[in-house]
Amino acid sequence: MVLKIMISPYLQNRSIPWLHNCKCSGFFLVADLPINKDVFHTANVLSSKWKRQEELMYIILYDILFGQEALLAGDAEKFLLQKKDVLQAALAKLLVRKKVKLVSDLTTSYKISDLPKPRYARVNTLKMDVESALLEFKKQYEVCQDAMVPGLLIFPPRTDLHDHPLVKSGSVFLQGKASSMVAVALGPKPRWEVIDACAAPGNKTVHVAALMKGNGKIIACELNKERVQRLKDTVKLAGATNVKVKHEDFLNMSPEDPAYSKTLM
Ligand SMILES: C[S@@+](CC[C@H](N)C(=O)[O-])C[C@H]1O[C@@H](n2cnc3c(N)ncnc32)[C@H](O)[C@@H]1O
Repeated sequence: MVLKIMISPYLQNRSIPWLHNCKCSGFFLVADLPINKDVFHTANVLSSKWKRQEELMYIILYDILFGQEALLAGDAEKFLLQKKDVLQAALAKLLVRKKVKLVSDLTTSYKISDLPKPRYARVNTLKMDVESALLEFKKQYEVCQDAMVPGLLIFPPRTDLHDHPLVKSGSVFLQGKASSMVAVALGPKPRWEVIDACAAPGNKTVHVAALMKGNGKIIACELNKERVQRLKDTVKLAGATNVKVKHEDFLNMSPEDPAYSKTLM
């Protein structure tokens, strides 16, 4: 059984062993991206081959510099590990240049843009097609489609859609771009079996269900009792009939259980 991590299209076919067997340190913070860019710039270690896989390089660099190096098994990982000393030296130079002692201070020394961010909403294709949703919204709002996530609509900053009938009926979910990228990156197909390990409130669960066109099976696991109800409400609102909600600690689910033998997590 594999846990497939997909953070960008470059990572589409990368898998890591079942979570029980690994110390997953692969949380990549967007706030660290400028730091990683500067480290690469200073270290100057990327050939054009690796520059074409820039996003992957950022994630591996993050794991080398700040993580536990637990997932560093592939060619790209080996390549960067060989450059570890140069990369650490580049990070040290960056600390000096920015006049800070700690990496945490470095993060705050990079200014994050104060520009207002657009609002996103995802069309729930279990209930409505994207064209119809666009037509409806265009009566009232400036709206366009996101180029990366199919069915994700972009509205001007501060647009409030909470009371919109399409949102209340579950035809559209108010879901940010980062959250909406996860199911798309996974690319589930109808008839797949998928476990959502930490599912509530269920936005990604029902997005996966929509991409599977309501076919196949999704086990949505949630530890917290109150949030299980929230998850059930989301699943019901979305009309996702192929989702089975489980009130359970996913760490207690056995990867050896034949019930999960065909399951992606
Ligand atoms: C950040 S939320 C997940 C958001 C959700 N994936 C979505 O897109 O809507 C994390 C959830 O994981 C649940 N959780 C944490 N540890 C868990 C575990 N061991 N087993 C099952 N659920 C867990 C938490 O109760 C919380 O509801």
